[in-house]
Amino acid sequence: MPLPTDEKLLALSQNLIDQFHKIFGEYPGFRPAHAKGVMLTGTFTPTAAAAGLSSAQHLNAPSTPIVVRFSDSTGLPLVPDNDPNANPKGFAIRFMLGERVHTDIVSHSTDGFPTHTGDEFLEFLRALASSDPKNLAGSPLEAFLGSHPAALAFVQTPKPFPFSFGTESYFGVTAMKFTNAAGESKFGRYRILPAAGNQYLSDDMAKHQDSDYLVDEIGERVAAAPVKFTLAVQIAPEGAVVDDATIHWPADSQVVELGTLELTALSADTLAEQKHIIFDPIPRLAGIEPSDDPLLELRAAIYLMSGRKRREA
Ligand code: HEM
Repeated sequence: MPLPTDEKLLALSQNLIDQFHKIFGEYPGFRPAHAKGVMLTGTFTPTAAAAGLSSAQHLNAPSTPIVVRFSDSTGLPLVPDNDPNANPKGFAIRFMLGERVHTDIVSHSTDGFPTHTGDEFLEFLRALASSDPKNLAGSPLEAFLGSHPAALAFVQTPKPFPFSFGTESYFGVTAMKFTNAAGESKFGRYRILPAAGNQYLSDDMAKHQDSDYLVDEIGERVAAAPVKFTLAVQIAPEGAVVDDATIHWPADSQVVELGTLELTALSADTLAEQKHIIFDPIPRLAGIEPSDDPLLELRAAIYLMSGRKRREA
């Protein structure tokens, strides 16, 4: 995948990467955000309904191998899993379609995002970096949240600690356009639901966990039995805004189940594989196109720039 040539987009991408480094410090070889993670392998098996939504290869094949990465928020490679700043959790999924051919989903455990554009997100990060979280009165962050209701709503959305990476729901946040073999298109957003159900810890229980409790637990869980999720898509109702991650669709919007993600083992060398793999928020395959959400092209550029640098470290 080549880097885009749009100078403004590249400059914004670099500014965002630099801003993460200013907040968390720079750790060569690790991601500037979602630095701590763990990788697993498994299989995706589609439902019969999946082909009705999209002609994409993995939604029509009997099954497809997958590689996934669960992660904590923040650019700190050793952030404790039970640090409140380590929420939301991340879940990135790669469908291995063939020799060096793949498509990805990048999701996190909060249904939404603080800003519509990358410029606003940079403003948000800068406000965060120049404010004292213990004394917000009169701070740049207070001013930003006061003038950006979606960011305030995101910050205030509860982000409880999951019992396990396997008992959390994850959200694709940015809409995609799904087109089936008959040429019919619908916009939708991924949601990834744990077969074990959502299970969370109280803040008090979380405080008493080890700093690697989630990374350790998923290894034990997958050694005992496959860890399963349902991959689903929330369909955009007629006339819904499909290019703005801050806008929620009605809770009763149709949800189509696309299939089952079944994780069966930890990756052989999880640290080396995390360093190498660069997930792409743009699907780049027939049957699923990105929406016009401005976060998609920007993130694709950022993850590629950052990933190339990580591989060189
Ligand atoms: C302007 C918006 C965003 C910016 C600037 C941003 C920034 C970043 C950066 C710098 C990384 C590290 C990339 C790498 O080195 O490979 C990253 C990773 C990640 N981001 Fe974002 N992000 C944004 C939006 C989102 C959204 C909307 C989601 C959730 C749907 C998300 C979920 C993740 C996840 C899960 C990872 C880790 C991926 C992996 O395991 O490799 N991000 N983000």
